[in-house]
Amino acid sequence: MTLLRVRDLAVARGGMRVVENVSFTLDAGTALILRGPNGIGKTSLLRTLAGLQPSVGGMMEHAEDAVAYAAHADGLKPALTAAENLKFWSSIFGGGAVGPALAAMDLLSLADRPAASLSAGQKRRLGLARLLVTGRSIWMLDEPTVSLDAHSVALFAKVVRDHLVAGGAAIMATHIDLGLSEAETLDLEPFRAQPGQMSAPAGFNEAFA
Ligand SMILES: Nc1ncnc2c1ncn2[C@@H]1O[C@H](COP(=O)(O)OP(=O)(O)OP(=O)(O)O)[C@@H](O)[C@H]1O
Repeated sequence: MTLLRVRDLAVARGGMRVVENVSFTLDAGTALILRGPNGIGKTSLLRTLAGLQPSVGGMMEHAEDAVAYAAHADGLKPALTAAENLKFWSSIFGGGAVGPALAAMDLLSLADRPAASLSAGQKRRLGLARLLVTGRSIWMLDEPTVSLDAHSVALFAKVVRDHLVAGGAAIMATHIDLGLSEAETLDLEPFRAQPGQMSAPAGFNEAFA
């Protein structure tokens, strides 16, 4: 079953086209890794796919409320504990279990610690554990392993693999090898937009995206 269909998509940032003519499908049980040099447009493509900014050409289709997006920022509430952060996200997204999410990212011993007191890698693990309480089928991940040590990268790869086995899908920008041999790769270099192409909507304000 196809969860995400993208055809001839054009993406802009700061009023300039960055990539165009991007086409792919993402089926249940599959992962796609976005590659390309710094600045090619991986983040901009993910933001567009996640609905945080409008596309400037082409089309994309997925079921309503199917997407969970994890950006560079962990998006944690610093005064809440790790468990409370997940409870909060679970209540927003519809009730995924908190205990298994903590366990999956090796956070049980940190469950009652305020997020503010966690290390960068621990915060990252908590940010990624949020995915597990969303119940969303398509995970869109921007550099998910930043700050993670090798053990945590392996934990996260298992979380992604379990999500795929359960019928989910993932699209992620990453410069490191997650060891997901089943993942396909999409190199954005061939889709680099011709330089200097302004894009509409010119007035789109990223401050609210
Ligand atoms: N807020 C912004 N305003 C204007 N231009 C931006 C903004 N953010 C990014 N850009 C530009 O848009 C282009 C695409 O950036 P993007 O962050 O999508 O690339 P990337 O492939 O994710 O890069 P990296 O691998 O460095 O994370 C770059 O040329 C970048 O300089």
